[in-house]
Amino acid sequence: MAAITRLLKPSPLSLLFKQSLSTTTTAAIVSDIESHHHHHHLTPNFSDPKPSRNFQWVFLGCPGVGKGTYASRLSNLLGVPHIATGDLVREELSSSGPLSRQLTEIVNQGKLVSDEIIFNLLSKRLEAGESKGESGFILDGFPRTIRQAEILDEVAEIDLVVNLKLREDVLVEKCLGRRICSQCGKGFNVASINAKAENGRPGMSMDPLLPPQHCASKLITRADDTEHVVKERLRVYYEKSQPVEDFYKSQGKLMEFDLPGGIPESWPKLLEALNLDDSEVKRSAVA
Ligand SMILES: Nc1ncnc2c1ncn2[C@@H]1O[C@H](COP(=O)(O)OP(=O)(O)O)[C@@H](O)[C@H]1O
Repeated sequence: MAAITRLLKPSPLSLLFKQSLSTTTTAAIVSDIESHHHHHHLTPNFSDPKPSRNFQWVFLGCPGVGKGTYASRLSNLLGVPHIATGDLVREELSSSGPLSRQLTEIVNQGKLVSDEIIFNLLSKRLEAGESKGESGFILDGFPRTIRQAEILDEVAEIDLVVNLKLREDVLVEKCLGRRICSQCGKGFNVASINAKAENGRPGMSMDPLLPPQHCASKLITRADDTEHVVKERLRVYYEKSQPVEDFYKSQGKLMEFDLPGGIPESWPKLLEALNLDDSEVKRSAVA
């Protein structure tokens, strides 16, 4: 199965990304390649005996909504890589590369990094994955501007876009409670959320997502998870990224998902909304 997928694979995405930034003709070529090789399915179809490629999904949502958490769980379940451009940016700024200082300043102000830098980081990541035989993806934190969405559209067919939603007061609290293990990179949350029902909105509570003991002493807080910067990131999201939701809505690919609470309530509901369940996915992996 993996071998077939590889044989059918058009030019590596990483290359196409690079080309698409400098040419305008790529779109036609790629859509031609894709119409020959790609099935189109909005929701996964596990009874398809010969899916030609792996899932290509996008996760949208405000900072703090939980994109990383749910995208990473789904990536484990579906066996496709979870690629978060925020992680790529943080790796770059913690390195001693030439970009590092410039990036730190932008990120710590809650602004967006330039599309060129993001495409560079993303094609490097895809290239590394391709050389390890990875295929498909769940993108998290990308595309974040209409231009990014348009370029992604030229190089890959996106099957499904999941838009996660949560009330804004909860988003800010969640960002402030966010912690990362400096060793393994996993995300946790120390906030205990108990938002009251008001103005017709239901109340909402979320338990903290605490780290295992071996991570507990290595937790760090992102420099951009302060109240001031989170509010700026939300403002930037509404201005630059919300239009991306409409972009995909008009393509009929957007699935809106209102998170009903924390992981224990939300995860099963999300799987249900996606027509997935654990046992089905496992069966298809064996087949
Ligand atoms: N696709 C992107 N385009 C531009 N900047 C990005 C992109 N992805 C990440 N960044 C930069 O990295 C920072 C952190 O991203 P991320 O971890 O996705 O944050 P969030 O928690 O706000 O979703 C962003 O504030 C932005 O500066």
